[in-house]
Amino acid sequence: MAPKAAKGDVLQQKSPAEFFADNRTIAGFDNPGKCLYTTIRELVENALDAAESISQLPDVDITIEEISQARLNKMRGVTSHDRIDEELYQDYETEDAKQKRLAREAKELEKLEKAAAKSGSNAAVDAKRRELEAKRAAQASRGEKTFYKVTVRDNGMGMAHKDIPDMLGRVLSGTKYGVKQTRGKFGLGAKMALIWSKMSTGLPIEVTSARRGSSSRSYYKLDLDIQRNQPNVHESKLLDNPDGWHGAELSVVIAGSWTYYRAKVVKYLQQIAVITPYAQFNFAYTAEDEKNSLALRFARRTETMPQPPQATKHHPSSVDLELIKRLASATSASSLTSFLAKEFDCIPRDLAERIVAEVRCDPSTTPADLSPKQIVALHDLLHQLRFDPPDGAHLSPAGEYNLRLGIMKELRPEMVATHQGPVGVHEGHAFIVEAAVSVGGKNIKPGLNIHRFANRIPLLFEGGSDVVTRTALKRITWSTYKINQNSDKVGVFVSLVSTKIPFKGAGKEYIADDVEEIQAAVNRYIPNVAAALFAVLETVAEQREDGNAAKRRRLEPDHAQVVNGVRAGEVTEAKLAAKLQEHVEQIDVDMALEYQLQQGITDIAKVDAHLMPAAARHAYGPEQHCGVGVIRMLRAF
Ligand SMILES: Nc1ncnc2c1ncn2[C@@H]1O[C@H](COP(=O)(O)OP(=O)(O)OP(=O)(O)O)[C@@H](O)[C@H]1O
Repeated sequence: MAPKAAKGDVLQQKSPAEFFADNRTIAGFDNPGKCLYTTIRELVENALDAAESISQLPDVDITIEEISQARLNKMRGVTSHDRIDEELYQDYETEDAKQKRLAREAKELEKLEKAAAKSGSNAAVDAKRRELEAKRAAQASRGEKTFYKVTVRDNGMGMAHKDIPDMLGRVLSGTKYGVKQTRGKFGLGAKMALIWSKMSTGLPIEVTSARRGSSSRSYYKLDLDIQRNQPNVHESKLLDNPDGWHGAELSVVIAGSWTYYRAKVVKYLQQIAVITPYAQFNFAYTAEDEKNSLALRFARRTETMPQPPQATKHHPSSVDLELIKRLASATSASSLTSFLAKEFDCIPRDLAERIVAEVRCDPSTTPADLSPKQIVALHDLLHQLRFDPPDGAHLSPAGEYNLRLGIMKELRPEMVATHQGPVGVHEGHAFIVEAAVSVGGKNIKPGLNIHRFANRIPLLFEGGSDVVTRTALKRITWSTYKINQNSDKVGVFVSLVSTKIPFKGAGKEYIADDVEEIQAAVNRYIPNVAAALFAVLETVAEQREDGNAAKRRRLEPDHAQVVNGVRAGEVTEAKLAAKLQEHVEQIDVDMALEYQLQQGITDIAKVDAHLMPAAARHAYGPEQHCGVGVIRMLRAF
């Protein structure tokens, strides 16, 4: 007998929009600060995709306007009232509690100042001061939240008038689902920004857009019916387009936290400027209090754009049963042979004929008429056959020139070496890895700074950079390179482009390190980075031989030994590769741990584990690292 449904166990269904509204974290919309950051990211990446798709040098204007609760209420037509009963409010504090808090804060600050005097770095003190200032401001504004109007304007391809509601008001709709290297992939980002604006302010998105050569601009004000996953248009009109502008401008009003995410937003912009030096970014943050406003300009430094990525066909080794079924029912090919030759990569006509003979089908079979059994047989066969790998010609890496230029422009290092690896393949998808190593520069912390990019999106996630710095400072035997880990500034830049990047989650924050593909990618970029680093060292060695006094002085005494090592053949590319591999694997484990901590370990399934001490005496060491995770030992008594 089937078990009885428990009381209240009612079968329910969710729309995709409802699912993502309930699980915002999956898409990088965790807390208000992160939501602000991800909203900017999603809109900027759409702007770049839109400009690059028409080979237009991107001009992206990003403005964030602070909006007080009172102003937001006015916009929403809600009346703001004075408080009647103070004690009801969250920010109510007795005089006694206030004095205690102030004393505690002063003590914390004093402790940090003492530590700063010893280490010579004021970063932690500054961060604490900012935090306290933000708390004070929140207190002064009597718990009132701040909201932000985020507007991103580009000069891209624009959107067709009739498509705008579906593109921006229906979750999982977009134009980037093909086999093509794009920053966007899921058909989700802009809609998540809209869902968050609905959830936090209730205000709709405003869109203005025009396609190239269009005499009119489309204007829409719309929101998203979360339950039905469909657009809800408030207003739509066609405006004149006298100056022939093309592109899109999207505006959302959301809750957020600039104070806590300001550094992340700036870092993101700087990194996106590194990987897209052919784009121009104007960023303006307008605060209610003028002195907190910020304007940044990341100027274009080259007009050389990478070739735009081309859509490619599915590689036969990467297709699954459902995909073959879908392709067979949608193809315009009338026979099985031409279907194989037309719809798949790396299947020329003569090979298609041999495949049809091997699968024992009539070559003239109409693809749509293939029986389920024939599709299974074809699928199994495709996975057994040997095909040429995809050639990667459809990919669009930044290019060594652009990568070098971006790094030079943003970080002004003393030296840069770049390297582009050969085309690799995973699951039938081509990928290319480019790497660069820089030494010295401005705005770069001492030690090893790793920057990763996937499809030209910077991969930043919370605390990652701090972990990298910490790991670089504490765990690497830099003496192998004879690089001074306290004063030398080493940047490692790795950019991976592919038609399929195995992102963990729809927020595109990091590539899972438990996925085989990333292991392959990591192992592939290490030789590239090592080659680039080795090239830097060789240049240094040559400069010394040239007797270039100015440059030589800079290198003495820290680098002398490593340069001599390079010349004597003791520091080799292979040794560098081995060291980097060890380091990167360590960082991957740390990043995964850090990510989980950021996500809140309480959110995931958790069980207590009790370890039996091996002997009566035992030490509680720091973190224990192994290939699958990290265990932090805590004394429970
Ligand atoms: N600035 C823009 N210019 C032109 N088209 C745009 C712009 N922004 C969004 N679009 C269109 O709207 C679609 C949906 O965008 P959305 O951000 O929701 O998803 P996506 O970019 O396709 O994928 P992802 O969720 O991975 O970012 C895009 O595929 C694109 O066709």
